[in-house]
Amino acid sequence: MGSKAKGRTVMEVGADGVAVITIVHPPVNSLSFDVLSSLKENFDQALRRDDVKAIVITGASRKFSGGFDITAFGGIQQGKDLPKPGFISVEVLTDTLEAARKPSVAAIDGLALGGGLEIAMICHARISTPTAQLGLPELQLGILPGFGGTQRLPRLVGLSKALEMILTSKPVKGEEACTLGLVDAVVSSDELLNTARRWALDIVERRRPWVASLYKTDKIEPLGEAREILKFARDQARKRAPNLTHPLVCIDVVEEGIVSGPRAGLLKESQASEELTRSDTAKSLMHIFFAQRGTTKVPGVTDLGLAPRQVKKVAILGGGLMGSGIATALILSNYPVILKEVNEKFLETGIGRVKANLQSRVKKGNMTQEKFEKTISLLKGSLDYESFKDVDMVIEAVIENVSLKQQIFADLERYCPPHCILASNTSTIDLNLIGEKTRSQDRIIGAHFFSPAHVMPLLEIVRTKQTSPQVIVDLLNVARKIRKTPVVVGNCTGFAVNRMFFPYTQAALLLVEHGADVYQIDKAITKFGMPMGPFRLCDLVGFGVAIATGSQFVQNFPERTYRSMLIPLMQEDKRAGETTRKGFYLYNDKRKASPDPELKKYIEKARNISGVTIDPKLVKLSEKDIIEMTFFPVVNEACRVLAEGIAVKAADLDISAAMGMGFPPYRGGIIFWADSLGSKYVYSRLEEWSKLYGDFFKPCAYLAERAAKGTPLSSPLEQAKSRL
Ligand SMILES: C[C@H](O)CC(=O)SCCNC(=O)CCNC(=O)[C@H](O)C(C)(C)COP(=O)(O)OP(=O)(O)OC[C@H]1O[C@@H](n2cnc3c(N)ncnc32)[C@H](O)[C@@H]1OP(=O)(O)O
Repeated sequence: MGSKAKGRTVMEVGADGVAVITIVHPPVNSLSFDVLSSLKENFDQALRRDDVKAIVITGASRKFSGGFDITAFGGIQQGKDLPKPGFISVEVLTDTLEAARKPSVAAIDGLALGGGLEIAMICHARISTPTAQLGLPELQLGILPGFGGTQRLPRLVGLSKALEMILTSKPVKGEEACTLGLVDAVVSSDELLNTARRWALDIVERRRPWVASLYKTDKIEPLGEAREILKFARDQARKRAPNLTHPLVCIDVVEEGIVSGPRAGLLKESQASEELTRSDTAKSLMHIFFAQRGTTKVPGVTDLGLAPRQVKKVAILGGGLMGSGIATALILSNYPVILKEVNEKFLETGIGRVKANLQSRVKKGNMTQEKFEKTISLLKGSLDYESFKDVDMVIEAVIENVSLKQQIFADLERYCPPHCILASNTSTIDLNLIGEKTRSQDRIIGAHFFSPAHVMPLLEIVRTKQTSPQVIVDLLNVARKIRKTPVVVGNCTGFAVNRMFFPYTQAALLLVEHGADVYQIDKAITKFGMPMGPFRLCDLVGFGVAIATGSQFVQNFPERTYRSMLIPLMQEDKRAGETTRKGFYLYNDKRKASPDPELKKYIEKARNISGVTIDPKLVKLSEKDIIEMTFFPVVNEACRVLAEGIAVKAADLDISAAMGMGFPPYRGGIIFWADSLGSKYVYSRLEEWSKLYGDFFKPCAYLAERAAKGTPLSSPLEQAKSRL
């Protein structure tokens, strides 16, 4: 291997005549072009050598392979590094490895994902450990399995299961893989290599079958049944992701193999793979993949060599919706938790909520009763601070009241050990204010969960100027253990996510007061890919919360607030969202929303108070305009967040938008999406609207400067500053 090579394979030939080829490319043994060419070289060598009877392929460090090297897609997308279509999949993998005159067996531990599993399926048998994970998650990246997976998986496990595995991107574990026919035997890690070696020799001696997966037919359903399965899969794919075409392309490729034979399928797969790799969807989803992994790299924090301290016990203050959700998330990851409330009744309700959260898993079949008992036993209730003596972390989740929080933090300083992390789940309040009455500023940190906290994947970690890097590293580690994606942000009103959310609702209110239709806005935004439109969302969170958080922004950013009385007017009339069965929509017993003609009355009243007149242009807005007028103010605010250094990098905001706001990941996140349209375009439209509709739309300096220079919004801040 040259010093610059990205990974390799190594081959060792044993006295038994088995050549063991090991993929070596830490950390996940991904298949770079270097690994693939080294694999071909080793394989050719093994075929040439007279002392080699059979071949075993495995991965170093107990991981088979995490799939094709995703970093290599960048080069492919730019037209570089492009092997000719079908070269790897047909010439190398099918015509050299699978068609070889010596049998090969895959020895799978840890991961066999994407291209990794595809190489395993090319082998003539597969042995795995029980904990190995086998899957084809390519669709998550906007592409399809491109090394023959669309053809071989259906032939090994049947069409129905193969489509399920590919379309959901969910891997299966060793035991299930064995039941399905994807692997031939399951053994422990220690026995893996020896079993695979023996199996390979058994194939040579015809004691075991020599199977080329590509030509297996016994698992494939008859054509009529297959067509039904394909139709069902298409319907499901359209329903699940109406904006995405790559799942449908993938189904077409699978169908080609069923209808015209596996070689025709392989060729169609190669063509489709090349096209999809260059699609905007693939670029966006691959950006999200790396952005998600990049959130834990925080300059000046995670590069100091600090090891996270062990958090053995956590206390939570407040058993409301947030507190109970956080407690659920923690006990689900085996953290012992103390839940503190102010009286017996509240405590009982809080514990009841945690139980209900777990029970819903039991009902859905995702948790056994035994696991339920074990998990809930980790939760203890408390009415005082006595049991806080040995906690390593406290998360305060009481109502958003500054003086109450100040009192709590002063108490915590007295009762908790001096190393204890003091976290607040506040969604808007300045942390400096919360810790004002303590001398523990270095261990005060924001742990902003999103509701429902045991379900939503994002954790916004808020640091003040005094928060110590050690405490941030500790909380990042807790986030990893409870399987949340953390984003570390600076301290300000609303932090990153709520600051970006704020103009989203405001823009929608402005449009409606100027004549746009509530339901048309929600429809356009949902079609764009948000889980729901801004008005349906207001109904869901409730007008009380919407007004309370809104007022924080009105106070802090008055120059760019659009003041609308629409929500307060409706609330006065006891329309406060879904809980009152009336908000922007009417709700029936099954919580199904329908439009309400009465809404007009409130809109007119609000319009009169604001003193605005209907603008005919806004009455007939196109979907594109609705989307841009709603999201460009969000982009503008995201730019401010970046310029102020609240977010470390643009990609963190892409993740915050995708995981905290529901911004469609296949658009790459808020800044990535804006950059795909161009900073000049975003700026010019905001500038135009600010002249017509006021400062709410006024582009910020960061955006103006990027537009003037024609640079992307995502380029690092230093570059922006140097241009100031
Ligand atoms: C032709 C083929 O059909 C096309 C393909 O094979 S496309 C690739 C298909 N494979 C995948 O989608 C798997 C992607 N990877 C994953 O899901 C997860 O990384 C994993 C389950 C393998 C490991 O998860 P985990 O242990 O939590 O580690 P994770 O932090 O995600 O990854 C560790 C590092 O490996 C990198 N990595 C993981 N998979 C990679 C891959 N396939 N290519 C390149 N880098 C990869 C990550 O970026 C990360 O890098 P960093 O440390 O610099 O941030």
